[in-house]
Amino acid sequence: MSVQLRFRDLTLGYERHPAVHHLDGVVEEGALLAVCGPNGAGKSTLMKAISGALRPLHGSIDRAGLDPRDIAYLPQSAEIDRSFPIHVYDMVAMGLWRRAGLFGGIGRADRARIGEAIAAVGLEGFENRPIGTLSGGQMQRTLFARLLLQDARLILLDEPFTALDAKTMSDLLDLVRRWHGEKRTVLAVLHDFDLVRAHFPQTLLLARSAVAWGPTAEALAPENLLKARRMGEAWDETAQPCEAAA
Ligand SMILES: Nc1ncnc2c1ncn2[C@@H]1O[C@H](COP(=O)(O)OP(=O)(O)OP(=O)(O)O)[C@@H](O)[C@H]1O
Repeated sequence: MSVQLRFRDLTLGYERHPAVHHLDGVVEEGALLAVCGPNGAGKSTLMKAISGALRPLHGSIDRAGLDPRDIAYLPQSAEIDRSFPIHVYDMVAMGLWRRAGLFGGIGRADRARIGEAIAAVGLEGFENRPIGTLSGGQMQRTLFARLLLQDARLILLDEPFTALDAKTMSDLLDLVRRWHGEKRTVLAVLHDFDLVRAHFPQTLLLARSAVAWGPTAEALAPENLLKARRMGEAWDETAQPCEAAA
């Protein structure tokens, strides 16, 4: 397997205050990797940096030459503006924009693909609904349909299953498994360890620095979870920038 992502002494943060410290490691192409850790561990920060939305303070991320259009990023639901006046159909169609271009126009084949994506997430009949009127689960289905159309090689999901009922979670998990079967690289921030143990072969346990990274059963061993929790309790939000990032 070739390497899709390589982190070299990666330090990330905001105004020089690191949120992720000195991360080294690789994610292989086709990996299905869970990113776990306490609140404030730097998980979302890492996702943003991989997507290209946040520049490293120090160190680097090598994406193996991947075109930015081949990276799909689903932010935490709290970061998505549901008041934006757009319907489900257009929201899903946005998944094509990066390839077709904003003014490229949508042809018959594209319309068929949009319809297929909407059907794949079980949202037929919702095409003309403004996204502001959707339930949380319906909104997440809409965003997954958009991801389907993006057809990306690297898929970044930030807490994709939070506050979903069992049926919605199972349906969306099927899509993640489908992407994994298609040898796409999938990283997902998750808090549910049972879900991670059942469905994610690899885990990065993060508590600002890597506590463990490897096969899920080993990474989520009780001693590692305890270490991550202790590191989380010891955080000092007012600490000075670390030297490597200064
Ligand atoms: N835009 C920002 N400006 C300043 N600090 C930020 C910003 N975003 C995040 N942080 C800080 O960076 C640290 C890591 O935050 P991050 O959101 O990456 O954690 P997380 O592991 O995703 O947490 P959670 O599980 O609560 O979502 C936190 O201390 C947070 O307060």
